[in-house]
Amino acid sequence: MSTSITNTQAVIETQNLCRYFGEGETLVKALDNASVVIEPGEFTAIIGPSGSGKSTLLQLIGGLDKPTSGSVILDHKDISHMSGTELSDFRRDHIGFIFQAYNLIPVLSAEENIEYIMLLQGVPAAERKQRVHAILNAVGLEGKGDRRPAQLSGGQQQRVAVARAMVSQPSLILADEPTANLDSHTGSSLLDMMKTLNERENMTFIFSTHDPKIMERARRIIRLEDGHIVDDERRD
Ligand SMILES: Nc1ncnc2c1ncn2[C@@H]1O[C@H](COP(=O)(O)OP(=O)(O)OP(=O)(O)O)[C@@H](O)[C@H]1O
Repeated sequence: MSTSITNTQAVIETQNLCRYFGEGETLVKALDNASVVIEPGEFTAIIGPSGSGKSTLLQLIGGLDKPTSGSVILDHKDISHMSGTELSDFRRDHIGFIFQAYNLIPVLSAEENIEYIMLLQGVPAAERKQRVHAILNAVGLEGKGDRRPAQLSGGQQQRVAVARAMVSQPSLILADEPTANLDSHTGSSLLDMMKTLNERENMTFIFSTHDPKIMERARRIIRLEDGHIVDDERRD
């Protein structure tokens, strides 16, 4: 099935996106007809009550789940109809994920965790080294690259996760409640760092969040209720 692309600038375009779970009396419409266009360089927060569909939307945008109907177009490609290695390679090259459970590989050092995706992408060793060094400085972890995750604090591990998501320069960073496990000060400094990188590199960020600190910094707020987009506000 071919899907018409209506916005050539978009990093992400969802068209009438639906994700239903269960059936009959147990049917849950986690997401119902959600259409949204995200343009390059946006810093967007998806907000809404618990169970409103935020994580479901993020999972679909990231190609981690399949829609019941509708489509997700990432960098002009319809990923809702991709599968297997085509999808995993496309996802790896276009999206950085930051989730609240940092998903770092425990036996690898911070540097090796950050380097890993570039290794899969076939980036030459010298360039990998240079990029890892630069991103460790950017996230304030210079000198700590040889530590394993267990030897770092929660905030430092989250910085490694941010560095790992950004080092391969994806068009889109998806962050699901990235500050949920952090104290207020650490959360704020991490967000300031992401905002600086967003402004400097024009990287696109989409957050799912309840955190007022993220809402304060977002330039666009999309509100979900019962699987519907009920508000979409731009602030600049
Ligand atoms: N695998 C699943 N099976 C059945 N129902 C599910 C599944 N995943 C999510 N749901 C339901 O879909 C709805 C949306 O869930 P989702 O996790 O997207 O909400 P959320 O807005 O991210 O919530 P929270 O803020 O609590 O994380 C909820 O009613 C949830 O119970």
